[in-house]
Amino acid sequence: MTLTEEEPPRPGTIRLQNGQVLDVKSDSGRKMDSLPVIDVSGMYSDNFERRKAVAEQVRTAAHEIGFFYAINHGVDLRHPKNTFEQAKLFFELPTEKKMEVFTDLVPNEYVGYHPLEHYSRSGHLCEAFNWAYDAKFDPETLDPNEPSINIWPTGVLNFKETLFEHHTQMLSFSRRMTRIFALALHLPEDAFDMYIQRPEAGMRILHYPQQEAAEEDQNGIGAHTDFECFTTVTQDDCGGLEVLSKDGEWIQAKPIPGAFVVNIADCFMRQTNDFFVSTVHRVINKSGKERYSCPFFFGFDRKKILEAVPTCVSESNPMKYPIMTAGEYYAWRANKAKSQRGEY
Ligand SMILES: O=C(O)CCC(=O)C(=O)O
Ligand SMILES: [Fe+2]
Repeated sequence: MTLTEEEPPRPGTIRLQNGQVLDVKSDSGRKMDSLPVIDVSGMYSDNFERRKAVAEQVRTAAHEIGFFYAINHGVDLRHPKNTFEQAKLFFELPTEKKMEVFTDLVPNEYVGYHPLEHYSRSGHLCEAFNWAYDAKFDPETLDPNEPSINIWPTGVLNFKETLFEHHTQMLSFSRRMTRIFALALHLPEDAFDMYIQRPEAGMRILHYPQQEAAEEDQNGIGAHTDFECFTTVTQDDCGGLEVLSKDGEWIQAKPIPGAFVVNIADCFMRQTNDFFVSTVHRVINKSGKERYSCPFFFGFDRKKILEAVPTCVSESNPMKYPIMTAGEYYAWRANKAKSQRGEY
């Protein structure tokens, strides 16, 4: 990967913000249920063998497709329900009100309101509100006085509180999952603990209006990979999330009631020297309804260096990526995403 400007991508390919160029064979999502479904309840077990059994399934899924459904994840479904209710109220507000928390008010960060079609050449059809980690809502924080970078709309009753109730649950789920990922990489279970005492933990609510344009002309959200280690998405029942398989076919990640969709993101891909796949995905809302979703993006402390995982490098398989801190990587990606270059 390079951090320089590149030529436009060839036809039949997409170029990602992280520098990769990928072949895409077909443009319509295939209806197949080939994303693995993993019962992750064993990650809460006191029995090491049960945790290890979950980790081995996660290892296969993260390596082969980079996407899986997590069922029996332990997060009370009242939280996503309440969050979706708040999302509906927020996105119904007049644009001027939402623009009071326009994301460009906070340079270099991804927080605040992202209006429709704001960051894309090829026509995103979604609007989003993003919020970042706030130590005050982390029961495990080492520094409760750390200032927050978030911006919040005024006069929207219970908005911040409801979103953070959900965020705190996702924080705890993601810390557990990180231990599973460590086991999945055949590392000690606590190998990443020091990287997530102060994690990168952004969350967003997304609203996809009904799409009238043809799918080749418009995407709810264009093909992209996520920045951090892994993302956990709660989606409503509309469908529309699609995953690019290794053979270049779009696979529909149909909603499974109560399940999360977990996907590997770029920092894990880099640190595992491509053993974990950061899979390209997109959303096209063909449901005829308004779609809502809520991804939680989890990654390592900005101050930490993204070094290669020891089980993923060897003399014959040296590290492919330049070493940098997690913060440097996030800032590079956030600025690229916000500079309207039309890549994802
Ligand atoms: O809306 C979804 O299901 C996924 C959204 C997504 O991929 C993202 O925000 O990065
Ligand atoms: Fe994504």
